[in-house]
Amino acid sequence: MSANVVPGLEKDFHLLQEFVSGGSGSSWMEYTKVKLYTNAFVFHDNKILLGYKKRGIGMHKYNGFGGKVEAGETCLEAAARELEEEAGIKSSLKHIGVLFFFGENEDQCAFHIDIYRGDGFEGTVTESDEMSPQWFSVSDSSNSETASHTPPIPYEKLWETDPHWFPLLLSETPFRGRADFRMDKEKGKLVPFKWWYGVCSA
Ligand SMILES: CNc1ncnc2c1ncn2[C@@H]1O[C@H](COP(=O)(O)OP(=O)(O)OP(=O)(O)O)[C@@H](O)[C@H]1O
Repeated sequence: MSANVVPGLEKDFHLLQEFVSGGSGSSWMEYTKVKLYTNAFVFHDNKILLGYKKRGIGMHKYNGFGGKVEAGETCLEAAARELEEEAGIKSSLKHIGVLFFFGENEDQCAFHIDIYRGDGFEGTVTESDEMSPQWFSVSDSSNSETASHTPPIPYEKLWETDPHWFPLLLSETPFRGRADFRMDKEKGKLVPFKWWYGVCSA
């Protein structure tokens, strides 16, 4: 267990065992409010469904399907709704992790993202205004028949810190983590500054 509680992950922090941490930042950035979001990853036949984000936050990156939790719904209900709105499918979703994300912004708003995993699905995978869905192989590409027809996970096109926790999502290991991003004025985009991920030991 890490001695320093990561702000945003106070709940059950004592049950977390550090998995990976890094970045150049010496302290976590300050936030004044937290918005609830969801992110759902569906698996089928040794493949994971990701969506190419066509607009809004994370545009031009691949991600799971999700969005804001609306008033009156639970996080699980929001995750199921967003999956159906953005990919046209239903899946039995299981909570697998929490990602606390802060990207430098004027109103100092942080995101608490509940991450879900669904194994199998119902319906027909359908492109939406927001997301273009695509299957990627989760098998070792050298020894799988499926992999030869399905591209590998495009790690270079995810949020830069997602590759840290993807192994936990793939191995069904419950986790919680935080990633802070800072605006790099020269690059004109948010870049990772400090991150910490832990696995749930109980
Ligand atoms: C390191 N940082 C991050 N890593 C991985 N995923 C991240 C993320 N930061 C945000 N996300 C996800 O990006 C989606 C944005 O959702 P977003 O399109 O803004 O929401 P919503 O569909 O409600 O918006 P509309 O108002 O309908 O456009 C949502 O799944 C959210 O969980």
